[in-house]
Amino acid sequence: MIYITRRERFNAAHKLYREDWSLEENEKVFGNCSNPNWHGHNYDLFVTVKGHINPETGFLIDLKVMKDIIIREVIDKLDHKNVNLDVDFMKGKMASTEVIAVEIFNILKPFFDKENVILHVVRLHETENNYVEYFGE
Ligand SMILES: Nc1nc2c(c(=O)[nH]1)N=C([C@H](O)[C@H](O)COP(=O)(O)OP(=O)(O)OP(=O)(O)O)CN2
Repeated sequence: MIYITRRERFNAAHKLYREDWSLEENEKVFGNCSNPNWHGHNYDLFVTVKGHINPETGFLIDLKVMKDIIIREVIDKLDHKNVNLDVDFMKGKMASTEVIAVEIFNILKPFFDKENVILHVVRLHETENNYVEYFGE
């Protein structure tokens, strides 16, 4: 079994708040991240698939294929967007790193799960210090 990872980046605005909570409640739970003024992050997205090497090509999967799928299905929908307002798959959801990572995993899974390849993990860095990993369970 071998693992291969592609990194892509996107820049997006968001805030962490609940419409059904008061400003004070949002501030208490989410702190600065609930500020009515949006803030943004340069996210780093790492997508890892696993499987067995094709003996003819020496590839698990062509990294150019990985890149194209991730950009088409995820990056184009998030880059330079407002996660709370502009991104269909985030409508009605909290714009936390955890929820974004889960949504990305669920979007990518059908594109990567082929006969010799399985999507292993989506790792999403929100800042230099914070990241989440979702393994699909
Ligand atoms: N469980 C989560 N907690 C927090 C999330 C999140 O997505 N999931 N997000 C945020 C904020 O979006 C915030 O922007 C993070 O900023 P901050 O904590 O300031 O991040 P830094 O790593 O840059 O800051 P440090 O100085 O290292 O603390 C908050 N919580």
